[in-house]
Amino acid sequence: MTAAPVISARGLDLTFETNDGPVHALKDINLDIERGEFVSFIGPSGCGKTTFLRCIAALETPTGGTLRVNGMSAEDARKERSYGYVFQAAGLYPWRTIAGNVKLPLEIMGYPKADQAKRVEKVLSLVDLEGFGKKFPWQLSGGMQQRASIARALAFDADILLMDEPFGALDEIVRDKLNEELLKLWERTQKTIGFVTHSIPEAVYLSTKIVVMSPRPGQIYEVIDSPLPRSARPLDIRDSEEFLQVAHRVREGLRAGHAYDE
Ligand SMILES: Nc1ncnc2c1ncn2[C@@H]1O[C@H](COP(=O)(O)OP(=O)(O)OP(=O)(O)O)[C@@H](O)[C@H]1O
Repeated sequence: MTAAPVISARGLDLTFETNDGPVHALKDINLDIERGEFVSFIGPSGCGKTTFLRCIAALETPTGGTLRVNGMSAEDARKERSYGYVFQAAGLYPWRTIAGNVKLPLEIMGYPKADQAKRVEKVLSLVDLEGFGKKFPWQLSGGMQQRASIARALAFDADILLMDEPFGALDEIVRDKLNEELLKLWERTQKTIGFVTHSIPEAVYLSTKIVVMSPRPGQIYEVIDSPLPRSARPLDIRDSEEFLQVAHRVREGLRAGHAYDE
């Protein structure tokens, strides 16, 4: 028996009503994400990547189709705290310490105090920030701040991690390091990850599945299953023939998807 997908979208549609008229952001999205997959969404600006992630998180309400998250509606999945969400900007409160920021969702959810401290310690160590709990965000580099925001999303042990261009604002060397660390963290925690990016190498390096989207209205152009090994992906795998072939396929998909609306 095969397990039900963690995320399942069928004929998903979303039209925003704006003062300038309707904006058709998502059109007929059909996608299954299985447990433990690392799925990247890539596509030109405005193709609906963030909107789709926000639908999964029940931060937007689709205007058509169905969406199941952990076997329930996105709204119920949110109530069950099925996912952690990492935004492009780390969004840490400057007046709270790193531990205080990571602890915030646990405080809101009413975890017992002793449990809060234990969880904070565990997730800070998962993102290699042990010893930094007492620091304030401004005392950390951009990359470290983003790691703290990942720790915050992991604090309550949701099995889905939604990440919206978490490393987009970082320089390439820091980004490489965080990509490597994220893969290790994914392996250790077995989370299901949905990851939005503009970077082809990042999508190919990280993912088991790459969803190539096309704009106006946002739809899935192609879903590419990565032939790269699931574990043991050193950064230099990016020089391998296999990697370059997948990257080429993604680039071609982006190009062809773009041609859709010309
Ligand atoms: N709340 C909203 N109200 C009206 N239109 C919106 C809203 N949110 C998004 N849109 C529109 O929906 C479309 C998809 O936006 P979305 O942010 O999902 O794209 P994206 O692929 O994530 O873009 P980017 O790569 O630039 O972040 C865009 O045309 C955007 O302007």
